[in-house]
This record gives sequence, C-alpha cells and structure tokens, in this order.
Amino acid sequence: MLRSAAPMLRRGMARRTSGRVKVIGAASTAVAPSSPSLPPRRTMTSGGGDRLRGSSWGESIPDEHREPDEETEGEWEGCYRKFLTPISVGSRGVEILYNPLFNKGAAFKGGERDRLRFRGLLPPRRMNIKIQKERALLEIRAEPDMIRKHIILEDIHDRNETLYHRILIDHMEEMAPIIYTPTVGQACSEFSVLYRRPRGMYFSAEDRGHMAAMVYNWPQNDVRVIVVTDGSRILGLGDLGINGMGIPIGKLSLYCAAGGIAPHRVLPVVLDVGTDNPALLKDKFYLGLQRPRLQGSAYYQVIDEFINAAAHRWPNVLIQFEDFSSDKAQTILNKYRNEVLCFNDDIQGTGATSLAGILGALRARGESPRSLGDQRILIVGAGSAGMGVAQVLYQAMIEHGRSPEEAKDCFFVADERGLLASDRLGRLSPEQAMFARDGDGGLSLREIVNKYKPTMILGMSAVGGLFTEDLIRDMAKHCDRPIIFPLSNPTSKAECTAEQAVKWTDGRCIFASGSPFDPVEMENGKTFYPTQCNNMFIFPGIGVGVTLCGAKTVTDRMLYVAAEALANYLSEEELALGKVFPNLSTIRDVSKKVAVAVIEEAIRTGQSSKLSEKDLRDLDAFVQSKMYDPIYVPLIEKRTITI
Ligand SMILES: NC(=O)c1ccc[n+]([C@@H]2O[C@H](COP(=O)([O-])OP(=O)(O)OC[C@H]3O[C@@H](n4cnc5c(N)ncnc54)[C@H](O)[C@@H]3O)[C@@H](O)[C@H]2O)c1
Ligand SMILES: O=C(O)C[C@H](O)C(=O)O
Ligand SMILES: [Mg+2]
Repeated sequence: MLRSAAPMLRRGMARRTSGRVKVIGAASTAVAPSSPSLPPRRTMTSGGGDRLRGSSWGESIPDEHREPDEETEGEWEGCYRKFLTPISVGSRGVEILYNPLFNKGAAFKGGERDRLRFRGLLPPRRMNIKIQKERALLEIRAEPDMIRKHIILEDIHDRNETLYHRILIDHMEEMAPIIYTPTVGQACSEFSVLYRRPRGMYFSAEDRGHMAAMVYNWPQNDVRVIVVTDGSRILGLGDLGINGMGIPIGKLSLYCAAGGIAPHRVLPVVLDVGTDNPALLKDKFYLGLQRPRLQGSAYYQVIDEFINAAAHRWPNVLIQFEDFSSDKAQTILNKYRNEVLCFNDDIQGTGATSLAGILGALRARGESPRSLGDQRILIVGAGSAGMGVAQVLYQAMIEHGRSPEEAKDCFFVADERGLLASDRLGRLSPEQAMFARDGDGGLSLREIVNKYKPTMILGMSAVGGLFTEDLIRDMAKHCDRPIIFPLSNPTSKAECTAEQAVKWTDGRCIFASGSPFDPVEMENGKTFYPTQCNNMFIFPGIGVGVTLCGAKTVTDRMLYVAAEALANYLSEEELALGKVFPNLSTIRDVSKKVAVAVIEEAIRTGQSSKLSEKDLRDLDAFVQSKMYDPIYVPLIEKRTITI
C-alpha cells in the first residue's frame, strides 16, 4: 500500500525558532528529535542539487512526488523516491557493488540489477533501506564494546555510504560517540592494526615534488571540504602520526550527516611528516613513515606544497586544519587564513563552540550576554584550544562594548607552570602573551581560585582529573553557580567527570564537557543532564555556509555569528534541564542555522559570490535544499552513444 508520508511528517517533525519548539510542515527537511509516540523521522530532500558525475543527489521535491511511507509499504517497495533524477555511473557490475558511494546492497531493484548487469551477483530477496538499517542496528547494539561498534559502522561506511549516513542521521545521539569522540580516540590509537580499506589521501615527506600531480589520483572533481591533520596532537592523546587519520574521517562523517555535505565532496587527508612517538617508531604494524618528524622549513614546505596542490585542483575547497600541535597550529592558520578558504577547528571552532556554551550558561543563570564581560574566566591549558577560546571570548566582550583592557582583565590563563604572567613574556607565544597578567605569575590553580574567585573554569589541558575535589569545592564556595567545562578529549583526559562536578558543587554547577557523559542521578532524586561542548556543533555549519555562498575566507566574525546561532538554538526546555547545548539529535538543524548565519555574514561583507537572487530570498530554504539526504537514487549506466 502506497501513501504519502506528508501528513505524518506534518504531525511529526519539529524544529525550533528562537528557543521554542514548533511543528513544521513536511516541506522542511529538518531532522527532528525522535519521540516514541511519533513515526520514524524522514528527511525529505531529493534530486537535482547535489550532483555527482552529471547526475543528482539532493534538492527538495514537491509533496506530491514524495516517496511512499516506508512504514506501510511492502518490504522491497519504496527503495526509491519517485521522480528522482538518476545518477549515471561510469561503471557496471561488481564495480558498482564495491563502490560505497553507489552500492545499495540488497536494496538494488530488479530493473537496476539488469540495467547494471549484476543480476545473480546478489541474493535474490530485495530489502529497503529501513530493513537494512534495522539489521545494522541489531548488530551494532548487540556488541557491548565501543570499538567493535565502531568497526561495524566503519565497515558499513566502506560498503554503503548511503546506509551509513542514514544510520548516523536517524540515530545521531547513539552513533556520534561511536564514530567520533570518544571512541575515535581508540580507533586512532589502533588505526594501523584495524586498517582495512583505503579512505582519504596520505601525503608523505617522501611525496615532496609530486603533490600537485598526486591530488589528481583522487577520483572526485568536486571536493568541497578537506579535513587535514599531521597527526601531531590527536585529541589529548599526543603524536599518533598517520594513525590520526581516524580524526579527519570522523569529522567528515559529521560534515555529511550533521552538515549535509554529500560524501563524494569530502576528502580526509593526513600529512605524514614522520612521528616523534617512540612506540610508533618501532611498531612493526605502524603504517606511516618511521622517521622523526620534519622540523622547521622542511615541515612548512610540505604543508605549503599540499595546500597549493589542493587549492589548485579544487579552487573553492574549504580546508579544515585539525589536531595540529599547538607550536604549529597558529602559525599555519596565520599564514593561510587570508590566502585560501580555511580555518583551524581546534582554535576557532572550539572558541565559537565554547562561546555558545557560555552564553547558554549565562542564560541559565538568568544573566544577559553582556554579562560575559563581568565574568572571571579561568582557562586551564594554554595550547591552541585554550588560546582559541580566550580569543573568541575576548572578541565577544569587545563586541558587547567592553574596552580591550577591561576584556583582558577577565582572563586568568594557566598551564602546568601556573598562571601566565609578564614574568614569562619572552617565552610565551603572542597569543599567550596577550592574556598574561601583570603579576602573580605561577600561581597554582587553587591559588588563582581563592584569590580571584573565578565564575567559570574551562579545561583544555589534556590532563585527566586535573580539576580536583578541593579545587572545585573552593570554586563553589565563591560562586553560586560555577560554570565548569572540562573540554579535553577523549573521556580519559577530561579534567573532571560530570558526576564529580555535580557532587562537589552540590548540584549547583553548570557543566559541559568535550566528550559525552551520562546523566547523573542527584541526591535530591533529580537528574542532572550534562551536555557536550564539542566543536562538532560548529564546524559542519561553517563548512556548509562558506562553501554554499562561495566565500573566499573564513572570518572571525563568521565564527562569532555561528556561535550566536548555536546559542540561540538552545530551547527553554533544554535550559530547564540544565543543558547548555542543544540535543545532538537536532544537530542537522543546528548546522543549517549556523550555515545561514555564516552566509548572512558573508553577504554583509561581500563574500557571497555564488548566490542568486532566488537563493537570497529565503536562505533557510536554500540551505535546506542543498543538504545531502542519504536516500537511494536510481542508477543508470553512463554510455557514449554513437550512430
Ligand atoms: N571540546 C572540544 O571541542 C575541544 C576542541 C579542541 C581541543 N579539545 C581538547 O583540548 C585539549 C588541549 O588541546 P590543545 O590543542 O590546546 O593541546 P595542547 O597540548 O597544545 O595544550 C595543552 C595545554 O595544557 C597545558 N598543560 C599541560 N599540563 C597541564 C597542567 N598540569 N596544568 C595546567 N595546564 C597544563 C599545556 O602546557 C598546554 O598549554 C585536548 O585534550 C583536546 O582534545 C577539545
Ligand atoms: O575531536 C574532537 O572531539 C574535538 C576537538 O577537535 C579535539 O581535538 O578534541
Ligand atoms: Mg581537534
């Protein structure tokens, strides 16, 4: 039985505006939070916008052409939506079955099996994506071990990208910790041993002089986003060399699922400049170059050659720098930020995300965003993340009318040698020096807390357990609702756990962490809901925004408006539960709002070369229409017809 899904969608899909939850029409493609009383969410997008090899993936289709409701249809009907422009593929037979971008496994229809010449190469029974997803979920959920779940999901990624992204989108809260932080940390640590199939590109020190040609080995002409690491600081786990590849892969999975960039448009990259990790240098299974890291100009030449090669082949590509060690990260960003479309996620993405979380926390305290400039902010860890956050918060204070001096005075930045102050000026980076205090150099964390009574403490030290009971109890003495953000990843590096923060502050803290924590049952019987302060709330939307509008650079102000959009997304209901970030299940809608804010900022500064009059009329609908939606699109064989 076939019938339109539109009425169900009208009932079931929700999105927020200005912190409120609203029911919206089926025309929206937003992914709304699932609810046990509602039918499974469907996202409604379709053919035309997101083109692959001359055919389509993406854009909105009118209601009357929507796919039949999978709930009520036969088990192999509805594998496709009606009226989707087919994708023409340059291959046939087994080649398609082994191409994860095109493979649909048992969901290939009969006609397609004939057309593409693989009838007989698959078991006869056909299934739709819903049944395939159900089967995958059974397998994932039956496995208690997070890394084994990760392997199962990444195997699906390697076989069938459509199914993989469908699973991520429909079950984001459950899947994000498996494919991303924290499990991706373990996946990176074991990358060489777990390695199965190639994904992404590796440019090594031995490829110098060849990179401009090597980029043409990548089969896609329209790459929009590259996430690149040199593996030198993978989460808080240090130098993992090429094993860090798991990070660009995980980030780009979120670009696709949470941001709506189509999978053929993303490229994970590792620059293998060696490793200084002694264990990897002698590990017989390690897949990277077993030599010390390049240093100085030799190192920067590799970076330069790669960036030039990538920007030459894909002139509009966004390059996201990820997990570069702090001694190089800012230099690289400063060098390229005005030359190519790029940003550093750990510096700028984390800054914007933390600002959003802090604005949410101020709202939870009943304070206005302007009160940011009244805070005393203790930042623990003066690496790229810590200094990136300090910079963005500082800019936000200036934006809200504080003078540079007033703004700087709000900050207390500490590393393992204590409070950063002018006595260390010669040994501090320019970013650190900007926040060095005039006196009290070397004060310990407890001394800072007891002398300056900070209202918030943000951990980016990569030292698990650094926020001790004494420290947090002291903070809670001086502050009614202390803001406690242990942002280091993965979980083992978190400066404290949610449970500890709640216990040591008698439930008064406002808490968010880099890696997820489970809800905490408090002594008064209430439940405390920790939220995740992770740059995943920002980078997909930035990427979608700048690539859709044709921006040439990622500006600081784009990051600021992105943070505001994220902060505004937080609903009153979430705030009431103590959350300072939206539920992960809404991340696709969050990314859309972030993208719209970024595009508006690009328009304001004349950086929106790609947008037409029609696009500008309704930016929300425009972004929505361009978001990749993992559905099975009919395939046809590409042929050259000669008469
Ligand atoms: N939640 C997020 O979205 C997010 C984003 C980026 C980075 N991070 C996390 O932040 C952490 C730091 O990242 P980074 O790139 O800045 O790394 P980094 O290694 O450059 O910085 C760590 C900083 O902590 C300082 N430090 C070390 N031991 C300390 C101690 N005992 N007391 C105080 N300070 C100490 C170091 O001197 C350094 O300044 C990592 O764990 C990373 O995973 C989280
Ligand atoms: O990767 C993450 O989870 C966040 C951040 O980019 C980090 O380096 O920790
Ligand atoms: Mg990172």
